[in-house]
Amino acid sequence: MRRPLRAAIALQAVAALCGVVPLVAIAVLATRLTDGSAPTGGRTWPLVSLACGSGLAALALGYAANVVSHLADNTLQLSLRRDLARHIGRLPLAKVTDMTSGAIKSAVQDDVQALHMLVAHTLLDVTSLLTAPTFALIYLFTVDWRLALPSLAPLALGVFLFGRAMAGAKEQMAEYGAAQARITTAAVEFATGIAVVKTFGRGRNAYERFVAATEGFSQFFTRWVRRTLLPSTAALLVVTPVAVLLASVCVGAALVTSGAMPAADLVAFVLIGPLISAPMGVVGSRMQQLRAGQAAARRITTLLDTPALPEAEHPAVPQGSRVALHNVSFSYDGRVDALTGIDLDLRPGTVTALVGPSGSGKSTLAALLARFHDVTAGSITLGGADIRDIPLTELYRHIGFVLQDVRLLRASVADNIRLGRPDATDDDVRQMAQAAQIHDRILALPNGYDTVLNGGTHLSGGESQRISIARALLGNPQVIVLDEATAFADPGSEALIQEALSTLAAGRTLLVVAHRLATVASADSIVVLDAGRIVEQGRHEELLRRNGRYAQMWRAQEGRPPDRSGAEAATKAHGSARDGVADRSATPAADAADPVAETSPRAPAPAPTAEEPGHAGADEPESAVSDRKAARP
Ligand SMILES: Nc1ncnc2c1ncn2[C@@H]1O[C@H](COP(=O)(O)OP(=O)(O)OP(=O)(O)O)[C@@H](O)[C@H]1O
Repeated sequence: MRRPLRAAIALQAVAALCGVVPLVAIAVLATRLTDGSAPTGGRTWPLVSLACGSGLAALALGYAANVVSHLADNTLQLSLRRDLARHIGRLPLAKVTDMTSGAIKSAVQDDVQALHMLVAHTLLDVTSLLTAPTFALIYLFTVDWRLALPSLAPLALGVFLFGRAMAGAKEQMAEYGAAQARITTAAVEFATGIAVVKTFGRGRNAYERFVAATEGFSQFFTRWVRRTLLPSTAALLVVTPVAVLLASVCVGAALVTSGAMPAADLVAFVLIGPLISAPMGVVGSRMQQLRAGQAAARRITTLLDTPALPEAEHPAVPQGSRVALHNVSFSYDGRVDALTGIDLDLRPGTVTALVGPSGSGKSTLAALLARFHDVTAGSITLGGADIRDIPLTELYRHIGFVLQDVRLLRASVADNIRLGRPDATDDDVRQMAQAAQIHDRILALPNGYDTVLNGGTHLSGGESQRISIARALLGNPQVIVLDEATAFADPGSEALIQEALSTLAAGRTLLVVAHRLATVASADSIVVLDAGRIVEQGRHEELLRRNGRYAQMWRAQEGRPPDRSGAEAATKAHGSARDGVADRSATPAADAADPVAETSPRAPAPAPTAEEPGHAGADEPESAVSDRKAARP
């Protein structure tokens, strides 16, 4: 990377020199033609040839420098984007989800693009801007130093004025960035919160904040421009070719008329003099590009330096699908524990429900299984192996996630489902879409399975969730972490989701993050969390008999309208399967639910039909919480 860049810079420097040579040749020719001696072809044509040859060489070398710098830039962009993508892929998921998609896009696209400007263009421009004037100045000094010095005067004055204009630029630039950020924040607040602020009649309020931010920026910018306009304009004016020519001609005329200098020498100053100060005109924008390139490089380095999830030196292979948490503690900030001393055993083929008040640590516990974070103390094992020792691809082959806020990629429907198993055939994809109750909807899309999502075509929340279920089915993980689905607006869609979840849950180990108790009353184990600790654990009836925390929560939710959430369907699917063990021939799902058999046949379990007595019951006590959850990955 460095070697091609050095080569490009060297080529550009020679090209810049060659660009000045024709002017020098013309100046020498002018001297020869006017020095009184008889003009001969031998004294003329070699100079003309030199001018033409070096002019052509300047073009060719400049072109070659551009090709080399662009190739170097291409290699840099490719390797940077690869490194960034690989690194982002190895970051803890929580870190990635903390970063906005805008920040990732900015690093991978905008910052790499800013480096393109720097590597492919700015470095060559700066090389030309330094080389050509230096060569021109050296030549003019060889012609006549007494006129070369005044030719430098406009440049010196320009630098002085430019320095005045740039005084305090660092602080001003910081203020400029802060003012821009205020506008962005107000604009984002206005755009993203528009539904909420409008609902509460505060649309005007948010709009006013945006207007205030733009007005603040406008006032700051006007002050800044007023202060810098005069010196920066003067700096640009004094280095214009006309100003430089005037200086050279005035002093040159005096030297010529006084007989101190031959008139022919003036030609060199008239032709080459303006080159000395010309770079001043673009120095501001090139400095800006250099700064932007440096800032982009810093941001990229910071991202690449963000610690990735440690990879095991000796990768472990899980033996089975039993998940166990051993004395697990976790803290987000290193001070307060979000989870403390959690011991939990998820036996194959069982349903474990996590319940508890808001903030008790349910989602945090589920996130630890996905290695969104690593435990602070204790360990989590899958099939006897610490999940930190299991390569991530292997881990996600065993543990699947169905979360509320489904992210679909801008790719075809088939490819979105195929994320579950990249080598799946088209038939596999279709089968899983059928099992996830989304096949018919996909066929109704403009290009069926080839329809690109998130371009012109968008799916509803319920449809997206069924795609994610098809994806999970395709991956065929033995363990599923399910974040209880919130109610979907369309009851038809909700029924289909329940059916899809039933299929997904059958025979697998399930960890359900439940916000509604009624949805998980039939779970094999209900784990009650409070303030990050397990305070109770057992089956529904057992916990009710114990008359403790769970019974208290249950009573608080009794008498509410029946609930039909995804978690209910999933736990019921397990329930029906488990109950069907006595009559194993009754349903394929009954076979699948055998806790001893760890394999997971994909035959659909019967969808829940009627509400069980124990299930009738709960409304969403934490609707605000559900809203927040929906915003999470
Ligand atoms: N990203 C985070 N950074 C810092 N603290 C967090 C973060 N996420 C959660 N917490 C804190 O960790 C604790 C457990 O939160 P968690 O979301 O796991 O609870 P929960 O039981 O899932 O709550 P809810 O039912 O409201 O979703 C809370 O005190 C919460 O404030």
